Order: sequence, then structure tokens, then C-alpha cells
Amino acid sequence: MSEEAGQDEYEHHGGFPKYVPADVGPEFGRLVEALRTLQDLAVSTAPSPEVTLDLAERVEAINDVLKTFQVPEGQPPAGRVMTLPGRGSLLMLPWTVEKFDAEGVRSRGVFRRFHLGGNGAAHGGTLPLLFDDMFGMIQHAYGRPISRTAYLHINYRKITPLDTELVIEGSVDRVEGRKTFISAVLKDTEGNVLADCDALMVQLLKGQP
Ligand SMILES: CCCCC/C=C\C/C=C\C/C=C\C/C=C\CCCC(=O)SCCNC(=O)CCNC(=O)[C@H](O)C(C)(C)COP(=O)(O)OP(=O)(O)OC[C@H]1O[C@@H](n2cnc3c(N)ncnc32)[C@H](O)[C@@H]1OP(=O)(O)O
Repeated sequence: MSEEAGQDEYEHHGGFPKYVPADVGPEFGRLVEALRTLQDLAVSTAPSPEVTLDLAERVEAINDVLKTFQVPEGQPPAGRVMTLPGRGSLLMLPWTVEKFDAEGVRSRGVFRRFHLGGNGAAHGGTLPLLFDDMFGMIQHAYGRPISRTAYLHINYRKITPLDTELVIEGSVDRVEGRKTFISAVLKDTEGNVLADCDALMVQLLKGQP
């Protein structure tokens, strides 16, 4: 990643808190991966009522521990660890950024069982999530202030498979005042286009939510 990437002016970041990369040990990535596996299993298993009850009690016990460590937005490491899949956020697709500079961003990963839509393909709603987060990173790497997505237009060209390595890459097409126009393409490793997407992100005014 380039030195300049993301070195923009935070006073123009609307009402957002200032996000800075989080410093975590390997235990955090281990926990996130364990939770992702839990998500995969939660949507792909049919345990007996007795096992379900036992699991519910154990997960509730884990929640009781975590509740005591809640902090405000911008402070948990989730979403702020660039080296982890999905930047360490369970919401994000578990993809790893491999290029991040003003010329564009590229990320690689798989859709997992958790992301299943139907008949073995990724759920259609998970692709806009992947693209939208990419657009946030692209405009950040370009040095644009935090902006919100005004529109996002996605073309589903081919079925997006699960558990298959895929690549997403995109860049800023042009900037017009507060408006940043961005596009990105999702491909398999043979270069087949699975989806492409373009979006408008509008720079927030001071204090804008
Ligand atoms: C986390 C980082 C940790 C550190 C690690 C380092 C790096 C991390 C990397 C990256 C960080 C990752 C992510 C980035 C984080 C956050 C990104 C947040 C993204 C979102 O959270 S996304 C949520 C969904 N998103 C919304 O929730 C938007 C709801 N909405 C609004 O908030 C308003 O709607 C708004 C603000 C969009 C505009 O409103 P407004 O009043 O300010 O401006 P206005 O309407 O005047 O539009 C100005 C000009 O845009 C044109 N325009 C507007 N909309 C258009 C449309 N749909 N089509 C065509 N043109 C459009 C107008 O026509 C005019 O154009 P013109 O000036 O030429 O006339």
C-alpha cells in the first residue's frame, strides 16, 4: 500500500468518527475465523433439540463475556485490521486486500457456506456488500474524504460460486466536485467476469450523517 493512501482531510469526513488501523495480536484473527466457521455451521447444520439447547446456552455464555467489553463505533478492531480477511469484520466478506493505492484496490477471497443463496450460488445480496465495501476502500485509497453511496448498479453476469477463489478489482473513474464515480469487476481466476458494478459516492458535508 502506498504511503499517501488515505491521507485525506478528516475534517471533511461528515459526522464520522476518525477511523485508524487497529493493532491486534493473532488471537483476534483466530477468534474472527472461529466465528466465521460458526456462521457457516449455523446455516448448514440441523442438530437435535437437545444439542441445540446446549449450544444456545454455551453461545449465550460467550455473549455474556463479550457484552462486558462493548465500546463505541470506531473503537472495536472489527473492520480496522487491513491484513485480516474482511478487515476483521464479520459483516464483511472474508476477502483479503492485496493492492490498495490511488490507482485502485484489488481483493481476493471466497464466498462461504454462510453466503449461500440458492442452488450452490452466492446470495445476490452479498455481492453488493462486497462491491460497496470495495468502493469505500477505493475512494479512501484514492485520498477522497469519506462519502456515502448514492447509487450502486450491479450487473450479475454469471453465477457466483461458493468456496471458489475469486478476485475483485476496481478504481475511481472520475471525480466531479463532491461526486466520485467508481467501478469494479468480480472475476474468477480464469478471468471470467461474474459481476460488474459502478457507483456514485457523494462526499459528506461537515456534520452530515
Ligand atoms: C475503516 C478504516 C480503518 C482504517 C483502515 C484504513 C482504511 C480503510 C479503508 C476504507 C474504509 C472503508 C469503508 C469506508 C467507510 C465508510 C463508507 C460509508 C458508506 C456508506 O455508509 S453508504 C450507506 C448507504 N448510503 C446511504 O445511506 C446514502 C443516503 N443518502 C444520502 O445520505 C444523501 O442522499 C447523499 C449524501 C448521498 C447526497 O445527499 P446531499 O443532500 O448531500 O447531496 P445532493 O442530493 O445535493 O447530491 C449531490 C450531488 O450528487 C447527485 N446525486 C445524489 N444522489 C444521486 C443519485 N442517486 N443518482 C445520481 N446522482 C445523484 C446530485 O444530483 C448532486 O449532483 P450535482 O451537484 O451535480 O447537482
